[in-house]
Amino acid sequence: MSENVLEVRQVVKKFGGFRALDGVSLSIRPGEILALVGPNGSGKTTCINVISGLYRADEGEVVFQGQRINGLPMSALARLGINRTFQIPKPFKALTVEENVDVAHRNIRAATPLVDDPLAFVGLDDVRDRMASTLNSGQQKLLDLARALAGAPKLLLVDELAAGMNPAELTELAAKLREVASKGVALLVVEHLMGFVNQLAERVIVMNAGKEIFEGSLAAAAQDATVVEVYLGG
Ligand SMILES: Nc1ncnc2c1ncn2[C@@H]1O[C@H](COP(=O)(O)OP(=O)(O)OP(=O)(O)O)[C@@H](O)[C@H]1O
Repeated sequence: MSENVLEVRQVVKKFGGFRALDGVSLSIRPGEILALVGPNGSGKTTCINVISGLYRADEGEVVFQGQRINGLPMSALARLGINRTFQIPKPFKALTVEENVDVAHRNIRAATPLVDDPLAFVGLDDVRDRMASTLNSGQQKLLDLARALAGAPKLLLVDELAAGMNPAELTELAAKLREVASKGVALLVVEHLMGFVNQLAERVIVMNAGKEIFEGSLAAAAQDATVVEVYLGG
């Protein structure tokens, strides 16, 4: 059996006649942080949406811990151990911050906690009794992360968490995500901020127009002629 926690094999996702994902393959090992980068519209979020069960792949396979998971709903995937954050978080605004995390936790009763207190872990201890509607956008992203961690994922999909955070907050966040990975969780991180990616991932996949155009270190990506052309030409 493969040691990869996730294998995406030749996945195609179409919207009408448009191939948002055009034969994407990737794999992640337990404890690894893989970053998915690329210009706007290259298919990064669609990739997370397919893996997390929000969209169904038109072709190809998604295999999690050796099991084909194509077509399973997000709730079933969350129970198996796949949790995600959203580019635009949508907390339950009429609930408190703590209640938002409790809801996430209740949905996965059997899970052994990954962290004792997800809110304290992400730095939202002080606002746990506030209504979620009062959080600023950065805090809403951290709440989204806390909710995902409350599900005790084995695979955590992180969609543009860093936008709007200052450099000190980013360094702290990168350390937290590395700590999550050190517990054996595989992380797939979609991110535009290269300084943040640099603090996180040993391996990056660069996407363009629904295809992978590079896989390797971020430093090597920055030296790759095709990658440079896609970024500068786009
Ligand atoms: N639900 C949808 N219906 C139609 N087209 C979609 C849908 N979701 C995504 N697309 C299209 O698929 C392509 C890839 O979008 P996607 O959001 O995956 O890109 P991305 O790399 O995450 O971009 P960004 O960095 O701007 O978030 C885009 O052209 C987008 O317009």
